[in-house]
Amino acid sequence: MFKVGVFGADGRMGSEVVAAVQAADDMELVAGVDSAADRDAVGAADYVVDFTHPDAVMDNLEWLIERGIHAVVGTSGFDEARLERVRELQAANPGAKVLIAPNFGIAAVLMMHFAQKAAPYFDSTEIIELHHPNKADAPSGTAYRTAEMVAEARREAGTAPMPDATTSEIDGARGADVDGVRVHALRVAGLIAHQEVVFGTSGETLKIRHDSMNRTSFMPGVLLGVRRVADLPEPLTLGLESILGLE
Ligand SMILES: NC(=O)C1=CN([C@@H]2O[C@H](COP(=O)(O)OP(=O)(O)OC[C@H]3O[C@@H](n4cnc5c(N)ncnc54)[C@H](OP(=O)(O)O)[C@@H]3O)[C@@H](O)[C@H]2O)C=CC1
Ligand SMILES: O=C(O)C1=N[C@H](C(=O)O)C[C@H](O)C1
Repeated sequence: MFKVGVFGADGRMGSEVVAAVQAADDMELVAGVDSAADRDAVGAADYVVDFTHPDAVMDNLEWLIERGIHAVVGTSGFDEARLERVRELQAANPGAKVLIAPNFGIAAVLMMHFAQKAAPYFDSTEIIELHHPNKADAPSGTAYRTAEMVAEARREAGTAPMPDATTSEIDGARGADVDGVRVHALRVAGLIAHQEVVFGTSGETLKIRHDSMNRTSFMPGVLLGVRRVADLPEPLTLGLESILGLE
């Protein structure tokens, strides 16, 4: 039995995780907590799933790593500096494996993978992410990671810089620059989580679009993460790609 705790249990994602863990034959819910003050309630868990807030997740991870509890993290806000800090914490307290996935939707992971594969073949790549207006951060963790993957693929292929003759703009009109890739964040009532990666070259464009219709769609990826995290080869794994055999 996988003994699982949930951080952020009353939230939009955490409440789905609680229901998914309770419905899984091979899992037992130890506790769901919604505040750092209540973390001791998951002390008997071997695994904790974190869907909290970018401002809370690093402290949560430190707490879990110190206790040797494997962490499956969906919370956004991870840049290289944060990932490095997690590696340092794990080096000081070996035992707990950490899986941080910017997106647990299997189709979203494929969208990111296909974007990485397509990137070297196009002059231009821009990312449009669209989310519900209650989202705390912008751009989304998915868009941030996709931009990094696109930029890495372009660098490896020696692709020329993207054409852009803009010399005059209203602040923000060209979106955020993430590793040289423009990312545009829309917050629109009625939406859940969506992303379009737009590629262009001479006379041709390609758009790769992913849509999350509900939050249950993330749960197969989350449960897969719990089942696999302890056996991952590295202390820290970023994304579901290696688990899905996409690398
Ligand atoms: N990787 C993925 O596939 C996905 C990732 N996400 C990410 O997950 C995160 C959460 O999203 P969402 O569920 O919509 O957000 P919500 O605001 O709905 O939920 C977050 C919950 O975490 C609670 N919380 C805050 N701090 C702590 C803490 N230290 N310990 C335990 N609980 C805490 C909050 O309580 P309170 O409100 O009282 O502060 C809240 O109930 C975001 O970063 C989002 O981007 C979302 C969807 C998919
Ligand atoms: O806050 C959300 O809703 C989502 N957050 C994640 C992100 O920041 O990429 C994943 C998905 O986009 C939904």
